[in-house]
Amino acid sequence: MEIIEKAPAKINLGLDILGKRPDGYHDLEMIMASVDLADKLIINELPQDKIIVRTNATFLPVDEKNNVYQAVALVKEQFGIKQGLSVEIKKTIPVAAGLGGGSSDAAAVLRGVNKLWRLGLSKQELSDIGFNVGTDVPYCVHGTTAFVAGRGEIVEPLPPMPQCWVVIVKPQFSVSTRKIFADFDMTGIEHPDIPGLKASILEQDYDKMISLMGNSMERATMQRRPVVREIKEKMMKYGADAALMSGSGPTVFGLCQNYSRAKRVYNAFRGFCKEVHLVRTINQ
Ligand SMILES: C[C@@](CO)(OP(=O)(O)O)[C@H](O)COP(=O)(O)OP(=O)(O)OC[C@H]1O[C@@H](n2ccc(N)nc2=O)[C@H](O)[C@@H]1O
Ligand SMILES: Nc1ncnc2c1ncn2[C@@H]1O[C@H](COP(=O)(O)OP(=O)(O)O)[C@@H](O)[C@H]1O
Repeated sequence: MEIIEKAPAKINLGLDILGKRPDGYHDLEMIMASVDLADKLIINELPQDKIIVRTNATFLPVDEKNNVYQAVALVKEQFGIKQGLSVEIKKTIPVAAGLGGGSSDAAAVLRGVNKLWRLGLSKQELSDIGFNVGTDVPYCVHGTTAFVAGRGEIVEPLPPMPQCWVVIVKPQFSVSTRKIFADFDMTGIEHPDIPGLKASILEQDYDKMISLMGNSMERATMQRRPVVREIKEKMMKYGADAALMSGSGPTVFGLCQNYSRAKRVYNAFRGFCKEVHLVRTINQ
């Protein structure tokens, strides 16, 4: 049986860093939402006991370093599964971009093997397995819009964020989340109002939502890469309702309720940056 799973990208409408923990990780509070920019996973069972990962993104690892490989290996080990698996990842989400592509791929393969091997695992059980692969996997297992806390293991689903167009611009370079966190200076950082942002989504109040969007990591990435600020400013100049860096960056997303404005922002970046997308939010 062949299983096809979609793995959507996420954006961080809000990201607050509460502090560094004794284990070296940071306690976070985030509001995350999925957008209709997705990788596609084609999953097939293999008779031999091995995991084969293939992808059109030839620069990505396809061994134990791939998030999909890791997720499958964990399930096989935990449930003593002897069948193998082949997974083809058709990559569309920009890599190391702050869009959670690797985590979403891992969540998608977990959903896939749950069906294929009839494991009957709940979302919580899939999240618990996925958390060993990456911080954002539990969120990606739940998808849509959610409040996420702790290191990423606490996921509280929210109603879908108010629908809008999303312009996604990824500059040519990538940033390492690990490096940004390693040098992170907590002094004087901006703390977005995450409870307020959460309330705006519960109330479906778009104007309130965009006024409260914020990302504690933005300043650190902008200091290293000023072009991130330039993209954000240009998005606003071309008519985005709001613009923010996603995750640890360097991708910037702009929100627009009006399609012609979104198209104007999109056109302003096409040709200027290589990876530019105009997509919708996911509302289910
Ligand atoms: C911070 C976010 C926000 O969405 O950044 P993006 O990756 O999306 O940019 C994510 O939670 C990242 O998720 P992910 O990229 O899966 O992180 P992981 O592989 O688990 O961790 C990468 C590194 O970031 C640091 N890290 C990550 C999460 C966390 N709560 N505290 C940390 O200090 C750790 O040094 C870790 O080694
Ligand atoms: N399936 C995958 N898709 C993308 N990146 C992957 C995958 N598996 C492992 N990686 C590694 O994870 C790193 C972070 O990738 P990604 O998840 O795209 O970052 P981000 O969460 O910042 O958007 C990359 O440098 C890449 O080498």
